[in-house]
Amino acid sequence: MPSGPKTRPDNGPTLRLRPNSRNLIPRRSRARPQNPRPHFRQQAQNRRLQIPKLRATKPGFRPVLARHAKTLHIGALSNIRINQFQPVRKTELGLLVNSLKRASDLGEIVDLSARVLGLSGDLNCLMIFGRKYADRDLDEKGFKGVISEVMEVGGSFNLGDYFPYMGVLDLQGYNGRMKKASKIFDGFLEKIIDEHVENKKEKNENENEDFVDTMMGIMESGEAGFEFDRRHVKAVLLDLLLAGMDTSATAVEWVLSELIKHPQVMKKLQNELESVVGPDHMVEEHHLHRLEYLDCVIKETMRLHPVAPLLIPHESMEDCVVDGINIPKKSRVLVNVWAIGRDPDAWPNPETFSLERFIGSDIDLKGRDFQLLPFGSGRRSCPGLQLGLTIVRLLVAQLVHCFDWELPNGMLPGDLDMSEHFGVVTARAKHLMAIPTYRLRK
Ligand code: HEM
Repeated sequence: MPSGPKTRPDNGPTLRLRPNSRNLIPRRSRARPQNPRPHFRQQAQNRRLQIPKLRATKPGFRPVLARHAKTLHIGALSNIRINQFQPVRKTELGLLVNSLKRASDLGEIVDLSARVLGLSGDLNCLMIFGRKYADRDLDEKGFKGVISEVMEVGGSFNLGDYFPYMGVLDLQGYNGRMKKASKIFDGFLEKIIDEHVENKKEKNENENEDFVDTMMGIMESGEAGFEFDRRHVKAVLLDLLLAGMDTSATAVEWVLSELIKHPQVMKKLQNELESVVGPDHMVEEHHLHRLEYLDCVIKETMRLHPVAPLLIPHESMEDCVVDGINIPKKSRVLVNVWAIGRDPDAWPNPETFSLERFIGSDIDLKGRDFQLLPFGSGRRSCPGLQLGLTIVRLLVAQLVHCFDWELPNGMLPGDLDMSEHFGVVTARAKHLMAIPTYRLRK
């Protein structure tokens, strides 16, 4: 059994816990609340990364930004902006394929988890900051090291969240670790904004605007319609950096693991790619909408391995009733997407990896069906869905089309360890190691 967010079947679909005076409602139910449209918002945790001066100078500020953040995120992640970065994705993925081709020639074992995380980190930096950053640019722990630290601390059970008087003592040291990471990111973002201000004069009109340029533009024009200065620019950039980095890479890692574990599914997907793309060509983004079998592979993987198994904690903004249980205003609500994906009432044979359940079905990934919620649902769902899915589809399609994959040391597909490392983002416990063999004719 995975290590994380399970609720036992005998617990019923909705639980209400009352650690200290705070309500905590973990839900594995697909039931909709009974009031017409109760509102939930994402809840700021004690251990959230903060832009230091933002919190210190104006305690009420983060909620104000939170109200507007969605608009800013959607602006930064619009379809036009996503398409604008298509050449960047093509170049970066081309570099990865070339380096895997060399590994294939030498018969080397490749750390696929690390390669995919590296690529997704580079894509994220190029879109947000306009250039790649080396690990050492952030801290001696490295970019991925600090982000992993943030994800780990953010996903841990912190006594201070439930017993506020313990929060002050910070017995587990989580708040201290988060403050340290916040400071590192703040320094890094300050440097990047300075560089953008400096380079702005020389920037060619035809060059792609990165997300820093967009946010700085909003700040300078005053078009935000609410207080939006350098601190707010940093807060939005930090949201995008953290939310986009691990999520796409973790999804790709799980899809590739399931494909390697199920060679007959891998073969069918390669057949689909050969008929849509052809055996001589690399995958291009315009092929993606014709890859229906790939979409089923991604849905089935996200059902079993949701990247954020408890979403982000939500808070009920008014009293409501779910499954006959009263949920008072201001309760922390954890939606257990992991358990919903394995609920036998929602999915026949839920533990079996079976794409057939999605063939001819209209269940999508947008959160319309409370059965499948890998990106959340409603107004606080993931604004990066389109970008995230484009990256996941493209990476998986390219890696499966260009290479056959074998497990090292004669390991059989059925023996691949699928244990999870629980956190806000739940990745594989052990990196996925595999040997590539180049399979295109050119
Ligand atoms: C396969 C990739 C991805 C998955 C599975 C994913 C999943 C999620 C989930 C589950 C949430 C929380 C929703 C909730 O609590 O209801 C979320 C929030 C968010 N995601 Fe994603 N995400 C992905 C990629 C991205 C990317 C690439 C970006 C942007 C670069 C992004 C930006 C965000 C932001 C900014 C939020 C917070 C939204 C808010 O505060 O309202 N995500 N994502």
